[in-house]
Amino acid sequence: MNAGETIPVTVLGGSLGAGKTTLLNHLLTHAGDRDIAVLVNDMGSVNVDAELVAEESDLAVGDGVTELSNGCICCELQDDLETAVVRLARERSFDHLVVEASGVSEPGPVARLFVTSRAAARYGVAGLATVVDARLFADTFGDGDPDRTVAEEGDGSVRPLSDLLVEQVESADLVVLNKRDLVSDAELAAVRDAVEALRPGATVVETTRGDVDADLLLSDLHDPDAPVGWRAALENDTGGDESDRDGHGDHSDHDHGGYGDHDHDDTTHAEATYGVTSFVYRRRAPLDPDGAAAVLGNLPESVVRAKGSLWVAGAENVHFTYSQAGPSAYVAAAGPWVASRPEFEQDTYRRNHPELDWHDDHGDRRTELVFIGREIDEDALAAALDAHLLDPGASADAGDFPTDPGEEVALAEPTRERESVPTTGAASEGGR
Ligand SMILES: Nc1nc2c(ncn2[C@@H]2O[C@H](COP(=O)(O)OP(=O)(O)OP(=O)(O)O)[C@@H](O)[C@H]2O)c(=O)[nH]1
Repeated sequence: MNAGETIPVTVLGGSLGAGKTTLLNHLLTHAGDRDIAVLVNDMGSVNVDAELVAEESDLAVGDGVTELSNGCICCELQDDLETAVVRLARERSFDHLVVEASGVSEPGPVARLFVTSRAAARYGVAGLATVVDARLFADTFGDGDPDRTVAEEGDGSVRPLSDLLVEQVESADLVVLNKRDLVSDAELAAVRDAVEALRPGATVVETTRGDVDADLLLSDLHDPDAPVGWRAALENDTGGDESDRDGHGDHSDHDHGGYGDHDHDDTTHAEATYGVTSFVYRRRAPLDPDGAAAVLGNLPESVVRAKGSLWVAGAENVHFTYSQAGPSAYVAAAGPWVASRPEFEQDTYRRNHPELDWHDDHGDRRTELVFIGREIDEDALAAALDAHLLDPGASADAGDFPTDPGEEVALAEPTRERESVPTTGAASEGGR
């Protein structure tokens, strides 16, 4: 794989909310002796993923976890990515770099950076792993309308998000079919067939909550010349015509094999290409638990993905995290707020985390939610949440909210047929 002293890199891609951060956290807790550096890219201005990774691992943002926020590393943040990874290799020694791309990134261009830029001297690509939300994939390519994917259709200049889903699979060396628990055996088999048709020869594993085998994920899986199913079919059909399948530019440059030829120009980004935007709702007051559950369990369809922290009345010592992806929405108790810990612990924590946004009265208690989607009515959503704000210390019954650290409660869940208990870690090696 890597000639000389290069550090192996695994690029982790996948759609918004597919389970990339969950998988990364699983990996970091099952990494054994490996020293893994991670770089987390989030398209919102608040890097929720980097915080969650840092919180769940021994790594700290700025130390083991590097964050690149407010954009996508496959286009507008490419230079930042290059600078960050070159600096990382200079400042620290580690065994492996895992790059978690934002949910709207195309993994090919991210991997190509490690081959063509200054980073190539220090790194070698070990693999492109794409996390697929099996539920979303089944809905999109099953009986659903692929263009609809997760939000309304684009307006001509905007590509359907399903294109991105396909591209993420097409460039993968390893496809992780996640959310196994949310699909039936028949749905899973259909998803697997579709994935194998899109990317023959890729390794495919099925997981629940990203419980992938660390050895497999970090192994040398990369094959830049692996066939892309649709392209092979097209070539067989037309004698090698590489015409554009969708009129949106060629993603199939043979010279670069699996890296794909990125058709974004400097001004293109998630918004221009897919119509995806994000906004942050931030308040220093607790939410009424029932009201918060009602709004956050029933977000408008324009929201593709939402995540962040919740300050909830009636449970003011608990730092809740919230996560919505498509039809699923969960609240989890992450543990106590720093502000509700003993003073000496607060001091130590704050010294080690100078980036923590601290309020004189409320400490780190806050509601900070990132909403990602298409044409979200931001004012209406903010007003819906504002209507449930209470004064700090107001009494409320947060009985339905989880309290034990790590405990999670569903505010919304997809209806599904359950034929079997989840199978995890079942791997099938493709023909390479
Ligand atoms: N039911 C179910 N939920 C899952 C599974 N894996 C992850 N989730 C949930 O899906 C949501 C999204 O997971 P994340 O790991 O944050 O997804 P992500 O891909 O990092 O999200 P973005 O970075 O925003 O694109 C969270 O609420 C997770 O708890 C799974 O296997 N089954």
